Amino acid sequence: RLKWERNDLTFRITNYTPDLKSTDVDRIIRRALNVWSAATPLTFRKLREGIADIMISFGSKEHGDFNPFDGPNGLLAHAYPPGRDIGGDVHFDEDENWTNDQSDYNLFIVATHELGHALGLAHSSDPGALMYPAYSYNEGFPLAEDDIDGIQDLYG
Ligand SMILES: CC(C)C[C@H](C(=O)NO)C(=O)N[C@@H](CC(N)=O)C(=O)NCc1cccc(N)c1
Ligand SMILES: [Zn+2]
Repeated sequence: RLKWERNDLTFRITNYTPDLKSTDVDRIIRRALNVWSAATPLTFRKLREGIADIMISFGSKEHGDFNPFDGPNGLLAHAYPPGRDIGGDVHFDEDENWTNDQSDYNLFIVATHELGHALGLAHSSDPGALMYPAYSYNEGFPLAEDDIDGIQDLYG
């Protein structure tokens, strides 16, 4: 099973979407990381330069990894499972409208989902799970029992 072999991970936001204030993006990413650090022994330290374990970026269409995005809707984002180099990296499709509310698409919900992948979680068949393949907005705490069981299997 692909998982991080150390708990003190680093992340870096290498570019920002114009859809939101960069301070909002920072706050949203920190909140998404906190969801997972609350359920694991993992900690996340922000780097402003250099190579972090989890490199977070926004891009559209072909963005350098040969898994091109597809314009508005459809693919929203993707993330690579734990590992060196591209492992753990999270890419958001800049052709989406990234929001801080219930309108499509809420960056906090997508970021928390993608970070689940970056920590080693696959998709869930539980429609109530955050790791279910299809996006759905919900207020309140993003993790369902299935998500917590999954992350505890890896890092509990
Ligand atoms: C095969 C994967 C690369 C698909 C891709 C994904 O799951 N990324 O994690 C993706 O963007 N899936 C869309 C599927 C869709 N358009 O409904 C999605 O919303 N995934 C992100 C997401 C965000 C938040 C919650 C959930 N459940 C799913
Ligand atoms: Zn996914």
